[in-house]
Order: sequence, then structure tokens, then C-alpha cells
Amino acid sequence: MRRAHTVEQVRAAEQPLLDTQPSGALMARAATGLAVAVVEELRRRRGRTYGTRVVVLAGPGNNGGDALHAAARLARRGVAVRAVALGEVLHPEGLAAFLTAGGRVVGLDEAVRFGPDLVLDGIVGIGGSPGLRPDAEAALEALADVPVVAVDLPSGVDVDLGETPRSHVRAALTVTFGTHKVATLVDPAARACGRVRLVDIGLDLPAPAVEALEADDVARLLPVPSATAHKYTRGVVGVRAGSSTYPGAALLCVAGAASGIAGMVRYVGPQSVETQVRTRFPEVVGPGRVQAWAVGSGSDTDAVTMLREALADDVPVVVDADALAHLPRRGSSPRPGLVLTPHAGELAALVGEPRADVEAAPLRHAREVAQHWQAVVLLKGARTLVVHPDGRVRVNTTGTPWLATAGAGDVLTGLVASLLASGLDPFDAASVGAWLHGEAGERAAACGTVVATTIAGHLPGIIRAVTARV
Ligand SMILES: NC(=O)C1=CN([C@@H]2O[C@H](COP(=O)(O)OP(=O)(O)OC[C@H]3O[C@@H](n4cnc5c(N)ncnc54)[C@H](O)[C@@H]3O)[C@@H](O)[C@H]2O)[C@@H](O)CC1
Ligand SMILES: Nc1ncnc2c1ncn2[C@@H]1O[C@H](COP(=O)(O)OP(=O)(O)O)[C@@H](O)[C@H]1O
Ligand SMILES: [K+]
Repeated sequence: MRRAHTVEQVRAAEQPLLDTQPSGALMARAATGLAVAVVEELRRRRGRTYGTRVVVLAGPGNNGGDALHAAARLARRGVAVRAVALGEVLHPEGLAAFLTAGGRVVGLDEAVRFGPDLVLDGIVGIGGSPGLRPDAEAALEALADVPVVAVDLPSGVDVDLGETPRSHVRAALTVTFGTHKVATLVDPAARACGRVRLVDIGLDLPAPAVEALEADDVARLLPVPSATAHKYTRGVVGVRAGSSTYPGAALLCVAGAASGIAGMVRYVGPQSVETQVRTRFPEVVGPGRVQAWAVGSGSDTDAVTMLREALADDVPVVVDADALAHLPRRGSSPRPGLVLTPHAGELAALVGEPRADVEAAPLRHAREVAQHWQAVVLLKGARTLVVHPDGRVRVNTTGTPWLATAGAGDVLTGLVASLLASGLDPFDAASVGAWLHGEAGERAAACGTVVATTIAGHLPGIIRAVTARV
């Protein structure tokens, strides 16, 4: 599991170490890890470190201190280093180490003429508020062609919300200390981080604000049939999706549901669509009892009936697409076991705001919807979010932009419902579903361009590969 903590949590975890360890010990760990990462980055880009050039953009706080200490270490390995001071003062010990190692503080023009291979963004870290001051903006503009390594975080992002409301650094690599921050995992800030590398500085941390499943977590959560299993013990998943306008959505939702996780799949929908489903999937049966429903993908005007009928059963329901618009009104008594799977446009319609506002602040909006409907919200996107009404958040880091293809979401809806039917709770079902879907998309993209059918086609192989890990 990758874990991200808030600024307050990081500061609280740092304090006992700052109180008990020699002054500067924690910063030395951070600076050493940063210097190692920069050496690797220089080798990656230039094939060597000796004779390369690095410019530090140094702010007034400890983030600047990290960068200056790291630059001192780089100087001792033959890297030529310069620093541009952004702020009235520089971190005193960091500056002293930097100067002793042969570094020089220069003006912006000289830093540009120096021709750096990399810029180290030590402007602000977790102490920063969103946005950059004009001197930092000018420095980044003048050095715009040079790749940036962000120290702890790209300066200027909103650390705890993962938003980028104002000017900020766009890094090629972010070296973050102690734990991930919300901004290194959650979009749009995560997009400003480039690759992210975590340096352990020995913090003892509480439960995270945001977590990201990894293969071993998914392996632990995925159900496998026991020796005495029969189809009903594995769970039955029902699909109410598709319409005469969008029969394909039913096929794709069923394909996601029929990935081999649940013991049986039922389809309930218009006769003409049912015929197509049964022809394409001979293993699918008709109405009856289920342990979870997938509702709404491509359901068009049938959405309202499909949702009502699914909600009438006392089982978890995944609500997608057209059915989202027919959710019981906000404020009415919440129904347990709901998973909502909007993309940004659908979530925008739920909260009555422009799509762009949701895309600029996905975590905030997903939290709002989870609260209002007391439901698990799976907000689809490049970094899909899964938000529980109790405040827990997971972010999905698998996937590829090739997944942005019509019908991909329908496959996900069926898959999440099948995980619910097999007994996972809504939070795990949504986050495991997003992880598997992203992996299947990556595998499909490795074989060629991606359409929704090929994503579904890769699910069984991914599921077996993951379950084989335990
Ligand atoms: N406390 C420690 O010993 C450790 C600190 N660490 C580093 O210290 C950083 C936090 O240091 P600080 O608490 O000194 O804070 P920062 O260095 O993040 O920020 C310092 C100051 O920048 C100014 N500032 C705020 N927003 C700004 C903006 N948008 N533009 C320009 N200036 C702005 C403020 O006056 C703030 O006090 C972490 O991100 C990490 O890099 C690590 O070295 C681990 C150990
Ligand atoms: N840029 C992207 N990178 C990675 N995954 C993406 C990207 N854009 C969309 N996706 C994923 O593709 C799927 C698209 O689903 P959705 O928007 O519901 O499409 P549709 O309604 O056509 O099925 C979601 O799982 C989403 O997370
Ligand atoms: K920074």
C-alpha cells in the first residue's frame, strides 16, 4: 500500500524525532536521499554526474535547506552547483554547507547562462501555501527548458487537497520525504510531480489520509473459490443496463461482471438486448436473486425503472451513468451499500457545477458527494478516486490514457458489482475494481490500441495473475 499523510500528520510525526535526535539529523537523511535521486537522474539524462550542472531555486525555509544540503553533497561528487535565492533569507546551515562545498549564490541571469542540466525546486515544501511569488515565477520561466526535480513537492500546489489553483512547479521527478503527500498521489497536483520517489526518513506515521492499493493488497483482498465452493457461495451478480439505443453498454457491463469473480451473472433488461447478451455470453442467466446489482450503464430512459427495481432488493448496488441522475434526492434517508461511479461530467451534474470545477478539485467534490449520499463514490479519471463517507480515500494508480475510450466505464461497473457480489465491502470492491480495470487497460495497451471489449478480455488473466501471488 502506498500511503499519503497530511501536513499536520507529517509535522506531528517529525516532532518527536526533532526533539530527540541531534539537530539537523532529519534534514541530513532527506538531503542524502535527495542527492542520491539527483545523481540517478543526472546519469539517466547525461550518462554521468561529474561535470554536470545543477541550479537550486532556494526558498527561505527547510525545503530550501534540504535542497542546499543536497547540492553540497552533489558538489562533492563533481557536480557544479549554483543557487538562486528566492526569499529574504536562506536556511543558514544549508547555505553554509553549500558554500563550503564550493557552491555559489548567483542572480537569475547568471543561473541561466550557467546552462544547468537540472533545476532543484527547493522553493517551498509542506510549509508552502498554493501559488508562487513573482520572483519564483520569473525564475521558473527563465529556466523553463530545464527539467525540474521537486524537493518534497512541486512548489505552489495545494499539499493536502491535491489541487493546483495557482502557479506551480511542473517537475520531471519529485523526491518526497517520509511519506507521500496527498498532492503526490491525487490529481491535478500529482500530474505536476512527474515520477515520484519516496525517501524514508524514519517517521512513525498514523493512519493515512489517502492510500493507493498495490498488487499485494489486491491479492490479499481478492476472493478465490474455496475447495467446497459452488456458484452460489461465490455470489451472484445482476446487471440492469443497456437499452435499445445502447445495447453495447449492456454487453460491456456484463463482460465486466462475467470476469470470473462471481459464481453467476444475471441480466435483466429489454428483450432485444437480453437476446444479444445471451447470444454473446451463454453463461448468463435471467432474473432471480442476486448479491449485488450493476445499474445504469447505457440504460437511457429505462434508467429510472432499472434503478428503482435494483434498489428494491436489499443488496449493494453500483449506480452508473444515466441512473446517477435518478438517485434518491439528497437529504433523503441514505441507503447503505451504494457505490456511485460517475466520471467528472456526471459528478458535476450531481452537484450542479461545471465539469471544469470538478476536474480542478476532484477530491473535494468526491468527498462532498460521498457525504451527501452516504455512499462510496468512485470518481473516474486518470487518477480515479474512491471516497468513503467515513472519510477514507483511495486513489488508483494503475491505468493508461488509452483507457479513455467509449464503454470502458461500463466494464468497470460490472466488475465492481461482481466484487461486491463476491463479498467485498463497497470501499474495497470499488478500489480493487479500479485497480484491476487499470491493469487490464495497461495489458490491453501493451498489445495494441484499446477498446472496451479488449479491456474486459484482459480481466480474467489479470485476476488469475494477482490471485497467484498469495
Ligand atoms: N523539520 C525538518 O527538520 C525537516 C524538514 N523537511 C523539509 O522541510 C520542509 C518544510 O519546511 P518549512 O516548514 O520550513 O516550510 P517550507 O520550506 O515549505 O516554507 C518556508 C516558508 O516559505 C514561505 N512561503 C509560504 N508559502 C510560500 C509561497 N507560496 N511562495 C514562497 N514562499 C512561501 C513561508 O514564509 C514559509 O514559512 C519540508 O517540505 C521538507 O522539505 C525535511 O528536511 C525533513 C526534515
Ligand atoms: N486519461 C486517462 N488515463 C487513465 N484512465 C482514464 C483516463 N481517462 C479515462 N480513464 C478511465 O477510463 C474509464 C472511462 O470511463 P467512462 O468515462 O465512464 O467512459 P464510458 O462512459 O464511455 O464507459 C474510467 O475507468 C476512467 O478512469
Ligand atoms: K519544493
